[in-house]
Amino acid sequence: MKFEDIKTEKSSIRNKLRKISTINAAVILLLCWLLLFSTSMLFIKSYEKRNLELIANTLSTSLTAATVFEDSYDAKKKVVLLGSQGMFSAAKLVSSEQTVLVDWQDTTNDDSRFQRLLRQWIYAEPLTVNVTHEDAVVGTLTLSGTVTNVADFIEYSVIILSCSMIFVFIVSFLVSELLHRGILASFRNITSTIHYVIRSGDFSPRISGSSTKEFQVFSEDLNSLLAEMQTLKASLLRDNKSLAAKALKDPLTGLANRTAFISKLNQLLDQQLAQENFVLLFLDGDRFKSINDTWGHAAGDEVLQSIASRLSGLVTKSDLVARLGGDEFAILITSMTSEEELQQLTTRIETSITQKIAISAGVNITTSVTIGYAWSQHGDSVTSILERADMHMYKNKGITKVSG
Ligand SMILES: Nc1nc2c(ncn2[C@@H]2O[C@H](COP(=O)(O)OP(=O)(O)OP(=O)(O)O)[C@@H](O)[C@H]2O)c(=O)[nH]1
Repeated sequence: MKFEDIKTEKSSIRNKLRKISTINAAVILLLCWLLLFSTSMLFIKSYEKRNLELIANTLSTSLTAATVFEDSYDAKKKVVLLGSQGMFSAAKLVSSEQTVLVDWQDTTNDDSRFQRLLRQWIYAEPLTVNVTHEDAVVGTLTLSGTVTNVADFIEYSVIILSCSMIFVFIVSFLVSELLHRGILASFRNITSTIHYVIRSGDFSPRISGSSTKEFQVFSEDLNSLLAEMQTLKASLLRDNKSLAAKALKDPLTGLANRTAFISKLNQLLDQQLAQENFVLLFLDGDRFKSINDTWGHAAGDEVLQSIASRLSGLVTKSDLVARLGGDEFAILITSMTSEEELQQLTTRIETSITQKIAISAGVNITTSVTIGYAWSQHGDSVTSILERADMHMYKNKGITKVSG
């Protein structure tokens, strides 16, 4: 799978970090919101209940005289005075004779569903206190709490609390984005280096240090891996080069081998150098077997090495001398222009090879080669030109070779 495909299919580390910090902040803020809200509600409940008790006790004291004298008018005045200030939503004063002196209900406020639920939760049921005179109960006062002010307070609190939480959420999101930058930069530093290495095959780049411990350790590990890969690649390249060179060289003489020779010949033919005429010389040792038989195989090897070095010395750098195998050599000459020049070269070769060869056994060996050659022709193939040179060589050796 390509990196680009992964990029489109999977979410980025930036998005993952963003998601984690967003969920984290949202959960924490929601819990904070719930905690603050429920604590405030419990506090409000206890405060409102105590407040109603206080109002009831104060009112019952001020209603004592009116209750004793069953002065309904005065009692109602006092009740309405406080009730209309929103201290309670309903009040009922009953004397000990069971006479209802006051039965007041606040009709100005129409409770919403929320307010009804709130009142039910805070007060559960109306509060009843005794009206006493000289330690005797002269009546009972029943008050129902009001939640109008509390409901407004709760609504405002919820709005302010929610806005504060949203503000904190935004700030925490921005701060986490800022903090993630360092991590993302370290991560990008690593991935961009790795992608460069993968694309270029160049193991020389190194990942720079990171302030994050784990990234630093990871970078150091990757750097040592890259260094190892670099060394390995360099040694592989060296080995490949030397193997390739070996594969094209004759191990005994150091000349090009048959493979290298055929490849060069192919190259010349492909380049249409055939039109410019090059020459292929084919050389075969004369009675080489007898050298081996007389002086031994090692001596034969030395003779072959000596022939190789003499041939190399007789041609230019642009020519190619190869050992095709056994005592067979070939030369590709691209700098030759005339038959006369060629005859001079073959004479120089024959003269050079027939010079005595001093071998390490302390004897001088004399040998010779038979040369055949072929000029390149238009439309030549490797086989056709080799065959002509081969036939020519056999002809010069005095052997008639049946072609095919
Ligand atoms: N010392 C040595 N001898 C080799 C090597 N490769 C082949 N030979 C020998 O070279 C000889 C080549 O013999 P031929 O080309 O068949 O015959 P020749 O004796 O040269 O006779 P003509 O070619 O007919 O003149 C054989 O005896 C091979 O064993 C080698 O690497 N080292």
